[in-house]
Amino acid sequence: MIELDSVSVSVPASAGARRGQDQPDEVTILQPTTLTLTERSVAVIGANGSGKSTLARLLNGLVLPTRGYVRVDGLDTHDDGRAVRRLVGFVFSDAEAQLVMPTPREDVALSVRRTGVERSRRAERVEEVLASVGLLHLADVSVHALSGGQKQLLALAGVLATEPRVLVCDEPTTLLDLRWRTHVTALLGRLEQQVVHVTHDLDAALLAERVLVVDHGRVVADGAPDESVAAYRALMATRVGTTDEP
Ligand SMILES: Nc1ncnc2c1ncn2[C@@H]1O[C@H](COP(=O)(O)OP(=O)(O)OP(=O)(O)O)[C@@H](O)[C@H]1O
Repeated sequence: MIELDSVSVSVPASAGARRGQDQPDEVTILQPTTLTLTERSVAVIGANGSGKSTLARLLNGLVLPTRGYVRVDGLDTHDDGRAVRRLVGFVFSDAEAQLVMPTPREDVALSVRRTGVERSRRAERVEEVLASVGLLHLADVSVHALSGGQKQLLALAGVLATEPRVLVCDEPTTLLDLRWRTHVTALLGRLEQQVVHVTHDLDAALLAERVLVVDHGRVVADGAPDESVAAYRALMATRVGTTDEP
């Protein structure tokens, strides 16, 4: 279970996008937010710069709250950061940034070594994880030879190998074509972990159990997918043709 208790995130104004002569010292990029996420699949949607990544990064302590608390299964991201990161895996949109070894087998093996799997079982575990994302047949090719979709699957495999209880995916399909987007989204839907999926893909959001809409650093809609997606479409319809920053 993920709990956000009166969480807000502020950054120094000098680092914020709205810096100006008479601006305050701090810019709040996530307004006070209280949420409890228990659903197996939660999607987060919203315009560019609305605060989705900030919200996602709070969930595994990549971003710490300026005020309030984030807890995952009772563990506080501030006080128990390492334990939270073991519970919460994070997948980025740029898979390449997550891949560090020359081949898929070695990359997943690196993650498996970080878990408590016995040495004698590790090779088998690597194959299990690669098979679970459909990459076993490419286990020993160069990572550079993989397609964008395959790289994203491998990044996902690397995170799954650490056996997280929660998976936070920040736009994991943004760089993928429709076929791979559909494939990766379907795979996320089959995982047994709780999945929080930040996405611009409204079809993918509609598959979640609960959808949050973030706008100007606030959760402005939160509920059933069709209602939240409709609220988001209505919100965006008022902005078409404008280029104002959130
Ligand atoms: N560390 C930071 N310092 C200053 N500003 C930041 C920082 N992190 C985020 N921001 C600003 O906060 C706002 C929200 O950013 P965030 O990355 O959470 O948005 P997003 O909804 O994920 O956007 P996108 O869909 O474009 O990825 C943006 O205006 C961004 O520039």
